[in-house]
Amino acid sequence: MTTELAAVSCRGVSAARGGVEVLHRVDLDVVAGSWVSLVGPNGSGKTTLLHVLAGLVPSTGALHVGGIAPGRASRRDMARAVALMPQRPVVPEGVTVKELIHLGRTPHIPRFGSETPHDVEVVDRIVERLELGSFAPRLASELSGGELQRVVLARALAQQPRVLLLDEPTSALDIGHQQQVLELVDSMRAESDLTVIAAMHDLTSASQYGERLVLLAGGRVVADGAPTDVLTTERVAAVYGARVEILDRPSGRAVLPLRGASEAS
Ligand SMILES: Nc1ncnc2c1ncn2[C@@H]1O[C@H](COP(=O)(O)OP(=O)(O)OP(=O)(O)O)[C@@H](O)[C@H]1O
Repeated sequence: MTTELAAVSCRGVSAARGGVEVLHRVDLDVVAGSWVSLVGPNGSGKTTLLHVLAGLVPSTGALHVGGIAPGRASRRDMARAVALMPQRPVVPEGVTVKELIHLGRTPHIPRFGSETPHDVEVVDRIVERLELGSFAPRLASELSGGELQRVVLARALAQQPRVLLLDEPTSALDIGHQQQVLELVDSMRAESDLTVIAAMHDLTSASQYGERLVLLAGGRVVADGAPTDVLTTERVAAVYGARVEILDRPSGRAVLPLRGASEAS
């Protein structure tokens, strides 16, 4: 892959949390406009990798995201290139949903400037597409977990980044809102050449939306490729210690957990 086409390029990237190295020499190139699903067991390093890409956790090795080097770029340049939807969003007290989503426009507003009609239009369109209109005046801190997850996604989309990093974007959502959110992100990817890297525990959704899966285990990339290559019953058993049946459907590979030892293999 040529680096001109790579929205994300990692070469030998390592990172530590709490003084301990938890991400070990990760190599990863992601083509602009593609969707990569990051999968792996609890503690395998998915969040750490996303935070490294967002410039929130320092790393060693060579790293470029959305054309800039995290850690060396200004926060403003970084925020115009990359948006992170965190796994555990923290929302300030007293801020309404509408205000929170508008915060996504901050990197686009000139210093000492104010929002333009275009900024307002970007936010209004996202609010409409995520059907958040009725929540707009409510306090963000008073939303349910799933409602807040959609609002935090709306803020990240309002940022209009080149690279969108999603950390378990549907973990609190019902099945209908899971589809709504993933379809919306995928349509925005197709419309605007957005690059999506999404950490996902649901291997079926990860396969349906990601044209490529990157499987992490113990802070290392242990498989990287098309869902049909990465997800096999043997690999899921080895990496997750799970018994599953793999089903191939027109919409992608589906992973069905099996109950009971007798059903295994
Ligand atoms: N702030 C921290 N201090 C110390 N260790 C940390 C910290 N954050 C993460 N870790 C450790 O780093 C490792 C990777 O964690 P990370 O959150 O990246 O995993 P993950 O794949 O996102 O997990 P999960 O699927 O459970 O969200 C884990 O062993 C975790 O305990």
